Amino acid sequence: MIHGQTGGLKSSQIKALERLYQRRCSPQQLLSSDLAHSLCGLSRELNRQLGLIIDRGGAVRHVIVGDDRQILIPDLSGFATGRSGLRGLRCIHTHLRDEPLSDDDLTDLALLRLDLMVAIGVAADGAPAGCHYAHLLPPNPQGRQVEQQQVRHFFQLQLDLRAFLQALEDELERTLQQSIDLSDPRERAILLSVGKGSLKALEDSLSELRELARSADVLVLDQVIQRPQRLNPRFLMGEGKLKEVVIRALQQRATLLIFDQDLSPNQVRSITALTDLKVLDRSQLILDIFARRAHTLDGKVQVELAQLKYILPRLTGKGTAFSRLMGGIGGRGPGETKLEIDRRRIRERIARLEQRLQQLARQRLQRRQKRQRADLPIVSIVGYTNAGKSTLLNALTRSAVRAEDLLFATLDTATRRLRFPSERELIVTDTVGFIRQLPEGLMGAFRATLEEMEDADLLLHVVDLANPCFEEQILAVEQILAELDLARIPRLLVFNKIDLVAPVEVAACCRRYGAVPVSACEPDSFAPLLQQLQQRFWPTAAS
Ligand SMILES: Nc1nc2c(ncn2[C@@H]2O[C@H](COP(=O)(O)OP(=O)(O)OP(=O)(O)O)[C@@H](O)[C@H]2O)c(=O)[nH]1
Ligand SMILES: [Mg+2]
Repeated sequence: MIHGQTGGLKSSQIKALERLYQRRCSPQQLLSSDLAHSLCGLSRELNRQLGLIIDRGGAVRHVIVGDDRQILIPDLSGFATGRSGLRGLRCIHTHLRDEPLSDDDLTDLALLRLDLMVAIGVAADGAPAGCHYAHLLPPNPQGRQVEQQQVRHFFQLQLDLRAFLQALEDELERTLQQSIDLSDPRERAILLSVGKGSLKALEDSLSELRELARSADVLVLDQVIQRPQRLNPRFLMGEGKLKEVVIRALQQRATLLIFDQDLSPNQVRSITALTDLKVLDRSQLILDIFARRAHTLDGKVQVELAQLKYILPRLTGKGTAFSRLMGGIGGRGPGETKLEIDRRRIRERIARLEQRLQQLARQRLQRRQKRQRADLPIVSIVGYTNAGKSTLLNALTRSAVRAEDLLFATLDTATRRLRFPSERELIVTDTVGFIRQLPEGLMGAFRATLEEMEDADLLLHVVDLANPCFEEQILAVEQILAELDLARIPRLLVFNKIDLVAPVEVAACCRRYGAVPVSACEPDSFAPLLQQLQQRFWPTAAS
């Protein structure tokens, strides 16, 4: 098959182009002189650029017809990149005016990780003229991506291609090993934030994204912030800037781009059309973490449901963006019919999961009714993720709920009893943490957690006072509580991690917010909190 604009060509010309597929070069040769002659002759005859994609064995894999200024290289994602990051394919094309490589040529070289990008000039009589070629460079302090060479005449070119590529690959691998450990199985990500907010707001949100990435076991290589005048609806950021980022990401051997902003289905499509890198947005990253952490059946069903609902409108023919989250679903490159089947399968699965959830909800209701009959006051610990909720629950009730320096360490609710003197008891529940820009539908998906909160007589809103953004976090939690219609439940603000904050500051903050200070790591600090709880639930009893 000939790629590109074959309209207007005679069938004899198409046949001549098709015959190019049968030509071979030796692995040492950039291009045999025979083939160079045929290619340039045909190009002059058609007055169009012609291109060949040739593999390391010297076989022609694609023949491309362009116009008089450019060719469009077809999708090469079927050819995997090797250890060095090169694709094992070179692009050789004609330039009718013997012009040097264009910016687009160099961008294609880098975006597609080609072995070489070569332009052969075509003389007026159709003979090969000059030759320009470029190859990629390993990461370097100057930030240069490519190296260009030229010879006055194609036939002067003396290049042992096999030795040249071997040396290039060795060099790429060697420099790479100095900066990253290729045996590390973790995904390597570049974080991107594109927005019109203040730089500080973008940076704060991005550092949270970094924590989210760490919690998802992703290695972060680099981050990019862009504050454009106008947001590009197609790529979110400018197309040129995005290409630049992708090229740098490929040079650093990233496997993943993570956007701090949520991408529309169309944006996911355009961005994944530009690169084979996996593309995730903030919501997907959070969903991914949730998927790793859900342990109970309830949690698993709810996360899968939220994931499928997020993915359904975003499925593209290419599917690469979702392979990480969805495993088999939406695999690479299905045709339109396959895609329809996948969509139908997903819809069916969503229906089945929703039924399952209803069953689970009934079972939960029975459990809750049993507990309510015990008639003990219920206190729910809520708060921003990583605030120390689980640590506090553990310390208060001397239990062992998983607490970790990870975002969303807790997904499943845990319920414990807290005993006070004179046989008084409270039920304390730990809940999933909140976060800014919570993915749409995800909170709703955590109905189990929500129901626990609805039953609560008191919400302990735990705040990480040591976090520089604690005030924004308080606001975010309050906003989510209001959205969930939980603002009606009495709340007690608890400022945690005071061991990390200067005492005068703690005192001032507690006064300003009417909060109770604790350090979940130091049970000695619990007296004021316990006293408040006692007063609230058993006001008449002496403490
Ligand atoms: N220094 C200090 N660290 C604390 C304190 N409380 C909790 N931490 C640490 O903060 C991190 C998060 O604690 P968790 O209890 O897992 O927080 P969480 O609110 O349950 O977090 P998620 O379940 O992920 O939403 C852990 O590394 C704790 O050891 C504290 O009072 N002081
Ligand atoms: Mg927790």
